[in-house]
Amino acid sequence: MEGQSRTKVVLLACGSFNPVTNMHLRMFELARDHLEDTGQYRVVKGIISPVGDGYKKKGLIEACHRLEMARLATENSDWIIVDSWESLQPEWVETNKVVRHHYDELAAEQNDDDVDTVKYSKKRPVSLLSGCPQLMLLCGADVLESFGQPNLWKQEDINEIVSFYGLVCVTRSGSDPHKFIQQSDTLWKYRRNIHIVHEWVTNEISATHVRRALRRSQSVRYLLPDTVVDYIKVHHLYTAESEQKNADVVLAPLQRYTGSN
Ligand SMILES: Nc1ncnc2c1ncn2[C@@H]1O[C@H](COP(=O)(O)OP(=O)(O)OP(=O)(O)O)[C@@H](O)[C@H]1O
Ligand SMILES: O=C(O)c1ccc[n+]([C@@H]2O[C@H](COP(=O)([O-])O)[C@@H](O)[C@H]2O)c1
Repeated sequence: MEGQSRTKVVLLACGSFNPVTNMHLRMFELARDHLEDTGQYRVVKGIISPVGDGYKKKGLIEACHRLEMARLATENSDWIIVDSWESLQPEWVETNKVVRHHYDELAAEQNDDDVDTVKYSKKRPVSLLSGCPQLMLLCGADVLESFGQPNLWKQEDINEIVSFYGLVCVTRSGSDPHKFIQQSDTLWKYRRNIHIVHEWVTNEISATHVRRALRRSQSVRYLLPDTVVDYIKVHHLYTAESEQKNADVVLAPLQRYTGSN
């Protein structure tokens, strides 16, 4: 298929990025190769959206640092960018609202004169605006599987993400996204909008492992871009103390059900 007739895609990855690792960056490259290999898509942009401090995850350091590290990590990429909107919101923002925000931005770029129609439209089929790239949420299989965790995600949000936008999911060891989709009626219904990317070179890098190594003064070189390693060192990030942040606080998505904080 000629490049022109392919659907343009923008990939959006939401997460803590605490800190950003080489695997987060690999996830984008793997997803782009996979989608373009189908012959149907042309991936034009990747967006990293670090979660705001209101997410209250244990050990989550300030958004300004996570944002800056993600910026350093992507400075040599010609297609992956970092967006600060989500991380600057005073309260935690549900992922579906982040996806909507970015879709509205893309649609507004496409239709300069019709921004209000786009922003306030309640209808959100991907075909709403012809010429607008399709926005897909990019995640690892652990996030897909978290859709099944009781009281974590709203069913209607999962529905909107997989029906209107689409999902690209990179396998992680210990996960079986195909089985998970098969066992969920919603995900099965929209399985054609869910692209599973198999990572053959299984990579166990996780931000949790990186933070643990840093607390023990072990090297994290080659797990993160050098610029990020240097930034962590200069700012003395990821200590035993920072790992205790939010230790007694309920994760924001769960607060919706427990009413606690
Ligand atoms: N090794 C990996 N393989 C596939 N996906 C990954 C990998 N590491 C992170 N991701 C994905 O990157 C996104 C952002 O992840 P996140 O910031 O939570 O990183 P993490 O390494 O999983 O963090 P933590 O260890 O703190 O849970 C998520 O969609 C996550 O599934
Ligand atoms: O929108 C939701 O209901 C929702 C519920 C749980 C988690 N999320 C998002 O999923 C991402 C998970 O990141 P992490 O680091 O906790 O794996 C993060 O961006 C959260 O905002 C989103």
